[in-house]
Amino acid sequence: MQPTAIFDLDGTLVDSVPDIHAALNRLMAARALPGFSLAQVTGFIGDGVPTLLLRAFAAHGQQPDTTAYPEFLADYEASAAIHTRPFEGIPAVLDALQASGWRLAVCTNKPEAAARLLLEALGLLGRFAAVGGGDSFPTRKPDPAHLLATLRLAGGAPERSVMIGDHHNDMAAAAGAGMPAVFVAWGYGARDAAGGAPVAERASELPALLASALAATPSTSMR
Ligand SMILES: O=C(O)COP(=O)(O)O
Ligand SMILES: [Mg+2]
Repeated sequence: MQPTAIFDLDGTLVDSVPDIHAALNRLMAARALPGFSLAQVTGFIGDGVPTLLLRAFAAHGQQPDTTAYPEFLADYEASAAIHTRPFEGIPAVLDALQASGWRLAVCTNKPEAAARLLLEALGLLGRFAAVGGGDSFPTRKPDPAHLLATLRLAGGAPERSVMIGDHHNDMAAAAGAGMPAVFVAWGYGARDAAGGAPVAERASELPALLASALAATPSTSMR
């Protein structure tokens, strides 16, 4: 069976924090609340938009009001690709992986519609057999069910798949799903979030790291 590479989106494939930062600060400004620095917003990312908003409002001693989520999402969907770009080397690596037989999928905690809009705007959407967003299934990363449901949509199997991510949620979801993972050093997560996973310093290292992660899975090495 064709192997599947499942990528996290924010901080792994794309540097999306500038547009998230801008949309969040517009939401704050509309409520006469102070904005945040890029570093603060980077620290809020990783658990999906509802948690991003909880963290942002909590920083001001408040809770999100009822319109905060739809307002943020509408604004972000309209402006997700203004500054956001793939990390250096990512499009070439996706080409290389597909050329060597990998099926590609995205498993992100970003809401699915926003993820699709962003990937489409960057010319990347067509490469992915499935996009599992933070609101696509009943649960999201770190729940392995998010990863497994995305994989099922992509037509892949856990014993022939590798998760690539920048956050401890990505590593935890992969471990729970019984899948190998590769941690990327250029994203938003702290480096110790890698746990025992191999670490890619640059995108160009991914094809070799994915091949060795796959070769180390029990079903492959038993062949
Ligand atoms: O939306 C988020 O909080 C993070 O999204 P990610 O899962 O693509 O990193
Ligand atoms: Mg991420």
